[in-house]
Amino acid sequence: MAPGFADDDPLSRVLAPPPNETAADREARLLAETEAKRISDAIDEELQLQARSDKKGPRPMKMLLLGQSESGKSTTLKNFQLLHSPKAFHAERASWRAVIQLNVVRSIRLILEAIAEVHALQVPSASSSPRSSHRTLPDSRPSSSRSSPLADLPHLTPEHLKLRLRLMPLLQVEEVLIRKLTRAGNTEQEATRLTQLTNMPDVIARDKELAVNSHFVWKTMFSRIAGKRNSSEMDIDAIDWNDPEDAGRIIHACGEDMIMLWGDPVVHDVLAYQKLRLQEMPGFFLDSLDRLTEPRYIPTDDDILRARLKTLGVSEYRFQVKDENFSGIVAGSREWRVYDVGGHRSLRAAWAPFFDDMDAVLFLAPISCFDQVLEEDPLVNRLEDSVLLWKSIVSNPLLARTSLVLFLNKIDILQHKLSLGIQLGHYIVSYGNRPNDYQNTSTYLRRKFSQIHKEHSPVPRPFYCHFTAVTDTKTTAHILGDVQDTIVRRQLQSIALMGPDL
Ligand SMILES: Nc1nc2c(ncn2[C@@H]2O[C@H](COP(=O)(O)OP(=O)(O)OP(=O)(O)O)[C@@H](O)[C@H]2O)c(=O)[nH]1
Ligand SMILES: [Mg+2]
Repeated sequence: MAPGFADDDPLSRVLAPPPNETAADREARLLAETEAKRISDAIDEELQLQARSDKKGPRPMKMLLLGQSESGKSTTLKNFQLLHSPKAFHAERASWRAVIQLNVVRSIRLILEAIAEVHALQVPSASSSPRSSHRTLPDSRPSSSRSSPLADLPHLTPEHLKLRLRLMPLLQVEEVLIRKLTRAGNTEQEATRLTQLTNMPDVIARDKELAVNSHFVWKTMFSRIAGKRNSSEMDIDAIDWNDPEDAGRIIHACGEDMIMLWGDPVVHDVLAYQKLRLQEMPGFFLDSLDRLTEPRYIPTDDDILRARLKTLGVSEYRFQVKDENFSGIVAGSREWRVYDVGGHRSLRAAWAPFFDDMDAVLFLAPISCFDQVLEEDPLVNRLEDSVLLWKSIVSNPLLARTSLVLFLNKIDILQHKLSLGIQLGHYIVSYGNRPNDYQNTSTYLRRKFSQIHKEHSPVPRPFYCHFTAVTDTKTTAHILGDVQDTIVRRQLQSIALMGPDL
């Protein structure tokens, strides 16, 4: 009989290490077991939350996050996770590392494409590449982004072209990361063809911007890829540093060249010539390349908040929110169910089925985007789209009695743009010649949204509005505390008005 396990227990036999296990195998097995426990603990945390909420208690609060694509819905959701489910948030660090790497490589690709375009103008036989919706409009009329005269063409040297060639392997890294993610789900490529939620793929890659549907699938995928090492509560060692396929290796190898590229004034001239302001784009990390290209880079919480991954479909997230968040208004704790949706135009039809069952809608309007057009329709100004969307939400009869909270978001980018001298009045004609400072522009925009709320709400209701930069976790934590407080207060008031039986 083999020593060490009960002779007749088949499970013990299967789970027992092989008798000839080497020291290295043993170490690997123990690491894998610890990592499996870490993942299992994180899942347990989620299940416990669910089990607690399934017990009889106060009715769960339901809140829907709405707004156009890139408005900051998923980032707001991450703030909720950080506040109310930090263990699960931290357990996902390894998965977000891959997304951040993808964001970095995408920014570099855009620079390389811009260089190629300018080079093509210098040497007409060279190839050019497609334009991005993040290029800004020269004035209120949508028009071609390539309006700079040839005389102003930045002077690219052979060194720039060599640098570009040396960075080309990064494009393969992008392909590999996208392939790994898309392999995790169905690989349908056309989001616009998908109308029913149930038919949505988990992941799509479109113009190389990834979008995910099932929150669970892609994160599981990366846990599997990455999660073979020892662990800690913060998941900082959950990455397989010896994985030959790890994108971090090539990113590290190209680190110095990437830093040189981003530090080169001619490259910045190229970007300015092409009207590409990468700093204002989602998933911008080039100012942190020193840190991000380190061989053992681990994302910070702030990095995760700034990571960009487009959402498809609708996902539900559950949080148990403790008493103190409600200023003692209710006893015990209460479950919140927060719904994150995809904001791309083709995905908005999926929102309506969720309208009749919500306690609150948190609408995000990124007010910095007054000089940008929609990715899905380059004829539509992003701020105008947000205003129209807000109008349709406030006037929707299904939401007539739902608390509406408005986040006028991305104020940090708004302030940056104003400091560059970009004039709101050039794009929003009704703003006219008023002072182009933060105080005046933000007050004007708040009034505009408030007016629509007042004029188009089916029944009068309070207007809750906050200026936010939801990538700032500290300030956002305070604001979300206030929002939760307000929503619960309002729900309790309406229960009191309608009587205890309702
Ligand atoms: N600087 C800055 N960036 C922000 C802010 N809010 C969101 N972002 C960034 O903008 C990008 C888009 O935010 P998301 O939360 O993914 O946008 P979304 O509304 O979920 O977009 P979809 O999933 O396409 O509907 C991310 O890279 C965020 O980090 C903000 O207030 N300031
Ligand atoms: Mg999203």
